[in-house]
Amino acid sequence: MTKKIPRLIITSGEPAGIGPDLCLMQAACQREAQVVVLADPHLLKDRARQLGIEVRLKTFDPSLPHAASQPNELLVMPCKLEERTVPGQLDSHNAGYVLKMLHQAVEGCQDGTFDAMVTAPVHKGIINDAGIPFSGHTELLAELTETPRVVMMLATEGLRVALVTTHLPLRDVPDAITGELLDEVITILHRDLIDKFNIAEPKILVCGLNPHAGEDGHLGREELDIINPALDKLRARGIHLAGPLPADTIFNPAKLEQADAILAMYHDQGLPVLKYKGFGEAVNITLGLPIIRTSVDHGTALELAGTGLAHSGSLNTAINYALNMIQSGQESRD
Ligand SMILES: NC(=O)c1ccc[n+]([C@@H]2O[C@H](COP(=O)([O-])OP(=O)(O)OC[C@H]3O[C@@H](n4cnc5c(N)ncnc54)[C@H](O)[C@@H]3O)[C@@H](O)[C@H]2O)c1
Ligand SMILES: N[C@H](C(=O)O)[C@H](O)COP(=O)(O)O
Repeated sequence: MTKKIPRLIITSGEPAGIGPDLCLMQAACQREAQVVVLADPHLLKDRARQLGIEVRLKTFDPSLPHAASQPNELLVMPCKLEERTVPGQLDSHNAGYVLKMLHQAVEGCQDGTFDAMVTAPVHKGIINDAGIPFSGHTELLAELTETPRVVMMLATEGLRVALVTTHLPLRDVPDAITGELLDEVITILHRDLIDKFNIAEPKILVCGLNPHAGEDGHLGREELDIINPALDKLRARGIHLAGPLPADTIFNPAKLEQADAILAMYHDQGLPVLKYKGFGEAVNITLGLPIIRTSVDHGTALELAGTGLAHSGSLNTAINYALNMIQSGQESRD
């Protein structure tokens, strides 16, 4: 049987940021995949002119068979902006547009139009300024797909970092870390490392929350009271876990050699290390979702929008990961 060409939807993200620029750069990439960009075509035309990119924009027709994207052509699924955009200038009137694209991409993945969604960056602040509570794609996609728990994991060459808590004020982190949460997060991480990354027996290193993993209770008790008991229960189910280990030394090369993933307790415990190692080439993956979603490792970089200075390395990685995950899914179904 001939294999179906995978079809991806890229949401172009915050219109004043670099998302539209990065999407336009995809027209120059040749892949055995059909890449569709969700955006306002007028925004793409304006941005292409500003960047001096020669590209034919073609309206995506979902009824046509999957076919690899053509050179210098971009398939566009149109979504109308509320207000015309100036690169670098946020406008809260366009917050609804940014969210509409995410809703449409999720629907397209759920109804089988697309095999995966890849997201360009959004600006969390301007969406909140528009009066819409929003903490990130990860949380919104969980809500839209009615998934009670998902896990944010970023990956680069030689390092995967997953998070127990995501976009939470630091003050709220310790109270959020419960045995139940650890159980759910580690179960998803373990399962997806097997299913989506073909790792037969994943080994996960878990960070402590406190300095020196609490120093036997002298620098905080979360390790003794919450993390250790949760890890023991998971070990009893056969999951390979080490920790809780001091977060300041867990990222040593010798430790990383023993690990398929590091689990950090909060956003800025794990992501600075990952981004130091691979910023611009790394990927953000939402584990535990019923659809495939990958994303860039960077934000909207407003100051670079329309300048031609934005790099598309992370978007390329996000697309490649999504394609690999589609393939893993197909192989496990065959
Ligand atoms: N995936 C996402 O949607 C996502 C991810 C991270 C941050 N954000 C949001 O983006 C906004 C801005 O965040 P920030 O300023 O902390 O981070 P940022 O990633 O936008 O910028 C950090 C630095 O990296 C540079 N940079 C970022 N992407 C680049 C690229 N592709 N090529 C070259 N240089 C690049 C920027 O110019 C800046 O110097 C915030 O609202 C944040 O919440 C969104
Ligand atoms: N935590 C991510 C990062 O620092 O790269 C970023 O904020 C994007 O998260 P979402 O994919 O949930 O929007």
